[in-house]
Order: sequence, then structure tokens, then C-alpha cells
Amino acid sequence: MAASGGYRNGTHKGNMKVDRLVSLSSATKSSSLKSKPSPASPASSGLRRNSTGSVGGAKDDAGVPGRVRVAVRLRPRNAEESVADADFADCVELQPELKRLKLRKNNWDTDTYEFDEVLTEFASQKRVYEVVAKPVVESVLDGYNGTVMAYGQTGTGKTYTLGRLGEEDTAARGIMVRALEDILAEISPETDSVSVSYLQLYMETIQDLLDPTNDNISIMEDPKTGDVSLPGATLVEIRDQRSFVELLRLGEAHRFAANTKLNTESSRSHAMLMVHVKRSVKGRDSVLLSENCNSSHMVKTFKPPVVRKGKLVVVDLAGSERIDKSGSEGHTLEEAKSINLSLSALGKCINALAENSAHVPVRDSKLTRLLRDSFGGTARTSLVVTIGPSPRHRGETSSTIMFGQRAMKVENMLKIKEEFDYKSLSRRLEIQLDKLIVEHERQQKAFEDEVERITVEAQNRISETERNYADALEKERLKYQEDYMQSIKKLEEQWVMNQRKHGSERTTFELKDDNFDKALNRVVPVASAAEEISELKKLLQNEASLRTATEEEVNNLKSQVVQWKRIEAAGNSEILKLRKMLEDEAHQKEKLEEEIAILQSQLLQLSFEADETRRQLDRGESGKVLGNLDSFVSQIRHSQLSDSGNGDKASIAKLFEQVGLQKILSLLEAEDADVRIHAVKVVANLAAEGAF
Ligand SMILES: Nc1ncnc2c1ncn2[C@@H]1O[C@H](COP(=O)(O)OP(=O)(O)OP(=O)(O)O)[C@@H](O)[C@H]1O
Repeated sequence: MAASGGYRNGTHKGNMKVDRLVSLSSATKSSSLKSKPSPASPASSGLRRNSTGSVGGAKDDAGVPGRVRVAVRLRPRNAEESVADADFADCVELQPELKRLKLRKNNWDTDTYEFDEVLTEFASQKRVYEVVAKPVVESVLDGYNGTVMAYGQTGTGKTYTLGRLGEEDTAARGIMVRALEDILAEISPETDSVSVSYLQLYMETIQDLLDPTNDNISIMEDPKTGDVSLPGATLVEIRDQRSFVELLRLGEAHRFAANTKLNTESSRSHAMLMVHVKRSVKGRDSVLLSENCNSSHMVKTFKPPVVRKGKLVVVDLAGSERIDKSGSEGHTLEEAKSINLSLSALGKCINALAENSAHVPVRDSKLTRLLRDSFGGTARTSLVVTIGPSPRHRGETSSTIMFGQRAMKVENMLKIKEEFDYKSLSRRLEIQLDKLIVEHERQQKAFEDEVERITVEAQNRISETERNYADALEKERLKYQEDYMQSIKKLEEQWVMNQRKHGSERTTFELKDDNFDKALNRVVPVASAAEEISELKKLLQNEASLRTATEEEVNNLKSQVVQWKRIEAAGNSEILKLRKMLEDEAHQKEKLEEEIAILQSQLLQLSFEADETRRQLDRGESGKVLGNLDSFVSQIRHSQLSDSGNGDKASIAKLFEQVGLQKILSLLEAEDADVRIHAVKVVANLAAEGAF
């Protein structure tokens, strides 16, 4: 029920045909709403959500027209009426197929009224539910607010229609039980929820029928949406039909107790069952989190889940009889006034809405405040007006009918109650976050293990490479060392060969000097190799030691070379000395050869003289010569016997002076061989003694 400028309907009393069209249009809409909820298809509801995720876009703000639908139900005559009115016809005549009700004015005149449904005294509880409440229940399941309300005179069957539990006879179950049965059958327990509050409004006080101590509940109104709520009311989640029936029974018991305590009747209070249906919208604009999606994908496709919150309000109004006729007094009078206040306020609001009045007195009573969404608001509302057949209560019946007729003109704008479920999203995100944290920790651990494994493997490889490198370096060093030693050895061998070739007089020192001269020449390539080693050293640090060793060796060799050169110089001076001695010998030899030549010439001279002597002998002087020669020869023979005595030399020299050179030389050619031999010896001795 909307306040001024709030929820309006566009129907007017004089526009009955228009109302009918709207009704038909609404009925058409109703058929779509009756269909099973198809959340995956926005078209199914013909509604859109706006970008903020709250209810409604531009089109939704306008809502879907939905006139208040009104059914009239006639209670059968009760026992009292059967007796009291036995001679009288019912005050109403129903034409259910025409959806018409004829109210007798008198025996010859009737007023005809059309309703959305006309339910005779034979209408079953099931049929009543289906035509009155089921469309509303289905709308609630689709995410709309819905109201099912019973209005009528006391004892006409409001509670019978709405609140019968039907525990003994299930066919007698009323709208509340059947509605919950349908709702519970429709929702999915995993994602949806149903919770109920049960209240009564008595003398402008809202009491909690599920908690009697909670007897003054405040009404909260959302200034933006106009939604009405009772946050102080007990809200019980319903899992199954049995528990709901138990809850209803408990509520009825508390209602009975409260009314007994107040010395009143149940019909003096308005009972209100509020059923909150929260349904999760699957497959459309819901969060796209999944077990397998990764975090980045999750963030990109993240949307909060959408829930639809429909609220079904079932209102069993107090009896609508007039105060003057009820004969109330005292407290009962105040009570009746209070009831009338709320009912009349409701009637005024409905009138205002029906007449498209500028002012709708919603705030005149708590009842109208509680029902502001049901009349002229966003809820789908179905009203059943209950009447009795007794002509004695024709006035109340007429009043009730007129209330229904006015209510039929109230146009609501149905709005789906959809919103993002941030709480659910938060819970799911927390779960997802926990999973991600666990996964992250697992991956972190795996990463650290992998890093450690790679590090160990790398260290092993580095160690192995270092070992291989050191081995290669050592091999290289040994190879160079071996090459170097072989080069030295070859040089030494070559040196030895050269020495043998050029003579053996050079000393060992010279050999070594020469070796080292050549070794030095060999050192150059070694040094070159050392330079290469030095280059390698830059790359291979350990090669430095080899190079150092090589350089030390070279330096050592150089110092040896210097030393050997010194030795060679000393050898050279010795050679010079020997060469001098050799030259002296040669000179002495030449002198001897010259002396021999002189002796030979003297020998020739002697030969000549000998010839001369012979000739003299031939001429007679031979006795004297021979005598001297004999003496001389005997002396020679004698000297030959005592060969090497110094005294002999002196005697030969004396003989030489006596005989004379010429005679001695002549004996060299004597016929007597012995004489010649002695003569030669004498001459030789004489020459040795320098006698010539
Ligand atoms: N359609 C019906 N068929 C048979 N019995 C009915 C029917 N409607 C009502 N009754 C009977 O009429 C009596 C009164 O009904 P009910 O209590 O539901 O009236 P009410 O309008 O709720 O009265 P109140 O305003 O005092 O609460 C009950 O005994 C009930 O069983």
C-alpha cells in the first residue's frame, strides 16, 4: 500500500473494461510467473537486473503491472444458520462459471458483482488454494513479494481458508500449509532457504506468536525501497513440512493463550504469517568461481551470486463486523475500535488506491503499514473475501463484497526482489582464499624443494667440472713438463753428437756450456710455451704454478749457462797454453830436422873425404890410415860394448879429434859391414854430443 506519490495504480472506477484488460494482461503475466522458475533465462520473468546488482533496471523500476486479484468464498450454512435461516434463502447467489455473485437486495432485486474467482460453499480447500494462493506462491518462488489475505465477517471461514492444519484430514489443509508444502517442494535445500515468522497484531501491538515474551515488535520501513520488515520478530528456518505444521500449531497455541489472557477471541486480532524464501539464482550472473578455475580467471569472471528474496505474507484479518452491530462494550469496545481502526484504515487505503487518490493513508494504522507493499506496492496480492449465506448478515456480506470490489481496482507493480548475495560471495571467497593459500603454500614448498634440488645438482656439477678442470690442467702441465724434459734430452743428445763429431778435446764443462747454449735456444720456444701457459693461466689459474716452475727452471739454466761459460773461458786459456806448447815442440822439431840436414851434408863431406882417403891408400899410404882406422874401429867397438856410459862419449869425442872427421866418414863406406855399422854409431854419437 503506497503513500501519496508512491505506488499508484492507473485504474478508475469508470474504467471497468480497462480494468478487465489489465486483469487479463496480469493474468497473462501470471501465467508466465506460474511457470516453473527458470532463473537461467531472464526473459522468463521479463525482468532485468540493473548494473549495480540491486533489484531492477529502468524497466524493472517500472515493474510489471499486477492487479490485486480477489476471490469470494461462500461458507456453507452452519448448524445455527441451517436452523435459524431455514425458511430463508441465502443472501447471495453465486455464478462461479461467470465469476459472478448476486447479492439479494430483496426478494425481487439483486446486485451483481464480478470477481476474479467465485468459490461456492462446495469449493474444496485444494481448489481454493490453487485459484487464490498458488499464483502468489509461485511468484514468491520467482523472487516477488506476495500477499494472500482473507477478509470477512467473523465466522465466515477466514481461518478455515488460511490456517487449517488438516492434520486429521489432509484435504482440509488450508492455504498456509499448502503454500509451504509447495515452497518446500520447489526449493533446493543446498542453496535455498525458507524461514517464517508468525505474528499477531492486536490493538496496534505486534506480538510474536513464536515467542510470547516478544510482544511489542517494531515495524521497520526502508525509505528507498519501501520494504517493510520486522527485525524483532522470531525467524525460524523451515526444513520440512512437519516442522512447519508444528510451528503453526505452536503459534496458534500462543495466539489462543494470549487471547485468553486478554479475555478476547482469536477473531479480534490479525494474524500474519511471513514466509521468507531466499533462492540462489544458478547459471545466470552468478559467481563463476569453480574448483578448477585459476585465480586470474576467477578475478576476471568474478561476480557475486544473485539471490532472489521473495516474501509471502498470509494475513488472517480480524472479523470485519461493525461495532454498532457487534454490541461491544468496555474493553471489547476499545478492541473493536482498534480492529475497526485498522480495518477501516485498510479500507481507506484501498479506496484511495482504487480511486487513484493523491493521498493514501498508509500510516493511519500498523496494519496498513504492514500491508503497504501488498496494496499499491510491489507485491502480487490475492485477496479472498469470505462471506456467510445468512440473510441476517447481509449488511456485513455486502460490506465485505464492496471491500473486495474496491480491492480489485488496486493495481500493484510487481518487482522482482533480486540482489547480489555478498555474504554468500564473501563466504565462498573465503573458502576459495583458503584453498588458494593452501595451494600457494604447497607450490611455495615445491618451489623451494626444486630450488634446493637444482642448487645441489649445480654444486655437484660445479665440483665435477672443477675436478675435471683440475685433472685437465694437471695433464696439460705434465704434458708440457714432459715435452720440456724431452726437449732438454734431445738437446743434450744432439750436443753429445756434435761433440763427438767435432772432437773430444772439449771438456765436459764445454759440453755443458754448449748444451746450455742450445738449451737456451730451446728455452725460447719454452718461453713461448710459457707465454701460452701464461695465457692459459688467465683462464686456468693453476697453470701459473707450472709457468713459475718453468721460469725458475729457465733462470736456473741461465745461471748454469753463465757458470759454464766461465768454465769454458778457463778451458780456452788452457787450450791456448797447450797450443803454445805444441808450437814449441814443432819448432824444436824443425831445429832437429835442420841439424839432420846439416849432418847429412857433413856426411856427404865425409863421404867425399873418404873417397879421397881411399884414393890415397890406393896410392900407398894405406898402412898409416888403416892403422889409425883399426885403432879407431877398435875404439868404436870398445865404445859399443860400454854403450851408454858418459865416459864413452868423452872417449869418442877424443877419438874423433884424433882420427879426424874425414876418416870416420870414410869408414861409413867400408867394405866390412861391422866397420860401417860402428862408423854410423860413432857418427851418431858424435852428432848427439854436438861434435860437429
Ligand atoms: N468453507 C467452509 N466449509 C466448512 N466449514 C467452514 C467453512 N468455512 C468456515 N467453516 C467453519 O466455520 C467456522 C468459522 O470459521 P473460521 O473460524 O475460519 O471463521 P473466521 O472468519 O476465521 O472467524 P474469526 O474472524 O472469528 O476468526 C469454523 O467452524 C469452520 O470450520
